[in-house]
Amino acid sequence: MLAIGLISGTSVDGIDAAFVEIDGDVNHPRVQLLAGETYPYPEELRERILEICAGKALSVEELADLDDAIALSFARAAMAIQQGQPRAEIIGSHGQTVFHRPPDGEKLGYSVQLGRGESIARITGIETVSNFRAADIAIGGHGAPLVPKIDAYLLSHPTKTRCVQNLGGIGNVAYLPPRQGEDWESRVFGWDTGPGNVLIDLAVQLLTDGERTFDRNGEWAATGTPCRELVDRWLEDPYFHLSPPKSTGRELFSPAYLERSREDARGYDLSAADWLATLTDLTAASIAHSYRTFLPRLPDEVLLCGGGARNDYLRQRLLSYLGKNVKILTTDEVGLNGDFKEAIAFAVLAYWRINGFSGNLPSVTGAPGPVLLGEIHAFPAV
Ligand SMILES: Nc1ncnc2c1ncn2[C@@H]1O[C@H](COP(=O)(O)OP(=O)(O)OP(=O)(O)O)[C@@H](O)[C@H]1O
Ligand SMILES: CC(=O)N[C@H]1[C@@H]2OC[C@@H](O2)[C@@H](O)[C@@H]1O[C@H](C)C(=O)O
Repeated sequence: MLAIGLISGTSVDGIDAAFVEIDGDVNHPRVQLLAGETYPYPEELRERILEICAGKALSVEELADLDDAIALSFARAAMAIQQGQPRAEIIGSHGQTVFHRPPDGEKLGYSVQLGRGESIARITGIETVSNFRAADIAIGGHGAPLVPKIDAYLLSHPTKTRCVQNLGGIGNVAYLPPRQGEDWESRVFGWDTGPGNVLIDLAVQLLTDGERTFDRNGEWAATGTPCRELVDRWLEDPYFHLSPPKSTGRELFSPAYLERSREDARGYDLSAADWLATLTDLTAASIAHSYRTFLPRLPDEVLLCGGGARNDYLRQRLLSYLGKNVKILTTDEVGLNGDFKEAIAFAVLAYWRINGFSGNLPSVTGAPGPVLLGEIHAFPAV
């Protein structure tokens, strides 16, 4: 089956579109990436999204307009990636997360992804599956992270234990024990590890007055020295000590969070590069701390993906925290494109949805059981 997967992640840098061929059994999907492209948002739209992620209030009418503008951008991305390819049968669209609240005791979680699927289906004329997080949340799960199940089916190894570490805006991990035995799936774990690039990106923007949006290859941070005392202090944040299942977002790792970290840094008289190195070190330290605290054992291999996999300084810090016995690779090095893995995942989730195969992993999201993920929309094109 030919499918398109679409997502804009928490970095809000644009829509990742993957055009894929999926075949094989639902239990053993084989996926080939035929085309992958990132379509940046128009700058004005990106700014509106970032403002509401940071808590700006807006009227219901403004919300509707924003939802439609995002859906139009997603539909355009689908049509652009479709160019020159045979027609896709299905689109799996994650949309744009603008709010995520994990469940709290009896209170269900709430997660808002804009870019309504019905609109994408109507504009493209291609059956579209969207709103993937809602069903897991409705039965008590976090609705996130969802990609660890796809990681498990595409990247687990017969004898090695692997962690797939996404370094997007937010970081998340999938722990994959060797694929052996009937109960294998229930031994897969995953959670949001905390900040990926979000604090680094916000700091770079602040330091350069918006001229730069990220620390290319970690070059700036590499000229500084991380302040271990501060990292240890920041690691006291309750999120890092919460046992999985757990999920987070820009609501916690926000501009206000960065501002507090800047205040802390002033107390240590850090230079801009030292502060950036310290924020990068926090990402690495929080990941390693969560592996040591919550995993049954350290993995043999960590497979990095997401934009932060290109941050050499971050990778070097992670290596130093995990030690020489853990090999650090990228998912590309084992055959899966790490820039488009999330887009690929939503194509696979759509494929699973229409084939009646559950998309959530209860051991990751905390839901009480498996459930079909996503709503299906099909209309003739406009
Ligand atoms: N060459 C590079 N060097 C350092 N960092 C990079 C590089 N390229 C991309 N990045 C970082 O990766 C980020 C984008 O990563 P990605 O597209 O994986 O995030 P996302 O999918 O939006 O987030 P999430 O996975 O949390 O939803 C950029 O904001 C930037 O910080
Ligand atoms: C609510 C939401 O959009 N969460 C994102 C975010 O970005 C990374 C991490 O936090 C993960 O939980 C999730 O995305 C991926 C696609 C997931 O569900 O696996």
